[in-house]
Amino acid sequence: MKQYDLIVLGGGAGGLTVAAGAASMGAKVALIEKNAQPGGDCLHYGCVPSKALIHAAKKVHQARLSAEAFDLEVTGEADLLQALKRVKAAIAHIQKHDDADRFRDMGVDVYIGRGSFQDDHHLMIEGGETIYGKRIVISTGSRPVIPPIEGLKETGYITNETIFDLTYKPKRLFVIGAGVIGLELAQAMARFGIEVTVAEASSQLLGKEDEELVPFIQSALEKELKIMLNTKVQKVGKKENGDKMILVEQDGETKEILVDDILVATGRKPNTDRIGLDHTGVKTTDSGHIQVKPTLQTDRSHIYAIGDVLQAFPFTHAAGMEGKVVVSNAVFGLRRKVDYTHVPWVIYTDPEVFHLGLTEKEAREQIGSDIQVYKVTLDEVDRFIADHETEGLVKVITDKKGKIVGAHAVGKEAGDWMQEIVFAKHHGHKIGDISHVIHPYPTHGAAVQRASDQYWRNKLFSGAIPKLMKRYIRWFR
Ligand SMILES: Cc1cc2nc3c(=O)[nH]c(=O)nc-3n(C[C@H](O)[C@H](O)[C@H](O)COP(=O)(O)OP(=O)(O)OC[C@H]3O[C@@H](n4cnc5c(N)ncnc54)[C@H](O)[C@@H]3O)c2cc1C
Ligand SMILES: NC(=O)c1ccc[n+]([C@@H]2O[C@H](COP(=O)([O-])OP(=O)(O)OC[C@H]3O[C@@H](n4cnc5c(N)ncnc54)[C@H](O)[C@@H]3O)[C@@H](O)[C@H]2O)c1
Repeated sequence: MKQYDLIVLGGGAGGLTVAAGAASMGAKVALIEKNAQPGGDCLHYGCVPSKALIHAAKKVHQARLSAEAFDLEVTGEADLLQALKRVKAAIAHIQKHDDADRFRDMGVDVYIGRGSFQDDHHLMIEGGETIYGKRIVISTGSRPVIPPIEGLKETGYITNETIFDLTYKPKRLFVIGAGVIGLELAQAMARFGIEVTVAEASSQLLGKEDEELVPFIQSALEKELKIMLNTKVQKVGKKENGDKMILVEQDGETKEILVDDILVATGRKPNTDRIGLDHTGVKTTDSGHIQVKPTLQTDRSHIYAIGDVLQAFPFTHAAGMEGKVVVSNAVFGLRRKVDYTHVPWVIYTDPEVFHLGLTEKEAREQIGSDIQVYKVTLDEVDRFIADHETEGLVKVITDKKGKIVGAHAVGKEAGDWMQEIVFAKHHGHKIGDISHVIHPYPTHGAAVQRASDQYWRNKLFSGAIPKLMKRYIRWFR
């Protein structure tokens, strides 16, 4: 039986970081991946295809908007299938980085097949072979939750795992769930001329975002698609002509909606139910997520877990960060702790939504009323005015000394120009420090600088400082 210093179960965003890192440090590593190629959700059904589709959709949308603005004519229907070909090309390109052979070249033994625990040191790979690991990392990711809606299974639906394989363009699409996946994909599909309706069970959109940002994104999306909040999908069925019928209840009223396809985007479920965890003593929560200590060790201290199997931050960059912590701990025996304080995320709708740290509400609950909030609307920033894209807001929340505790934005490409504040927060800079950094004129990032200028304006023009300055200037003359 083959013996390893480290076995990685699941070759996605998290698992590949661990396998590459551990092998480069000289550990004997095995990687078990159930799919024909590593890469995981992010590469095959998540970040990469969704962003490629979103980009193609944005081009189509901009072509129409530009035509309207400059008296040009755009005719014809945008070809969704052509865009899906571009999606596949992007996946194939990036696949080279995650290729099984590339990892073999790094010295990793790659096993293709579903893996499951036989006991807390042994994993069996589908087909028979069993291998031993001194330490093991679980990085099996997550899959879509399918809600128990009457008739849904029989009628048929798509998810993020099948939408990029569509072979026809639906005329009407019904999306269940207005979370990150639902909204990103709904807007992209709408931009190909598909009539999109999104149904959300809760009464508010994007509940994790700062409340003040939500109206901006909601009104932008509602120009392109229909959003039904507070809506319960009661039943799904099929009409004789092939139409899919959805019976929804909104504010006590029931109505029937006819569409060509249904996209289910109602959350994720960790892949921890079919990996033989019951043979290990590793504990999970009621939702199936693995419980870990800050060192990312499970109850069995030689078994670690990272990525979407945890209930922490289900993002590729978080899985990568956790993977690096595990390399330090599982390969070198360190006790590094995972720290999520500076982990941002971006929702790639148009405009984008950027999130870092505490929202204003959370800051008031956790720190108290002694916080400062600096806000800039994008119609105050020259570059956004020049672009005619002034919809949006930047909001920075600090403690009373100016230490950044949260930063949020909605605006064109906010995910890129807000990154500066992640650096500042990560390195303990105060908001005022950003004001001293020279920003080329006129960049979108000036929005962040304007927020930090407010800090100095407040400081200089309130309290005793203005009086002292007047006295000094009189004396100096
Ligand atoms: C539509 C969509 C868009 C997204 N967009 C973004 C984005 O823009 N930015 C972002 O940061 N995040 C995004 N995410 C989230 C991101 O994809 C995940 O957080 C990330 O992939 C988690 O990494 P992971 O390593 O935990 O799991 P994965 O990357 O999913 O990898 C898990 C791997 O384990 C394998 N596996 C499972 N069970 C077994 C088994 N028993 N044996 C062997 N192998 C197994 C799977 O085949 C898979 O390859 C998106 C997700 C979706 C669905
Ligand atoms: N840009 C990114 O980084 C990105 C993009 C996509 C996904 N992701 C990751 O994937 C995770 C999962 O995304 P998601 O959109 O599936 O989940 P989510 O939790 O963000 O949203 C699911 C939504 O569906 C609603 N819902 C649940 N059941 C419903 C029902 N029966 N009827 C109507 N609405 C219902 C929920 O109230 C919620 O608003 C995200 O949390 C994120 O971490 C990240």
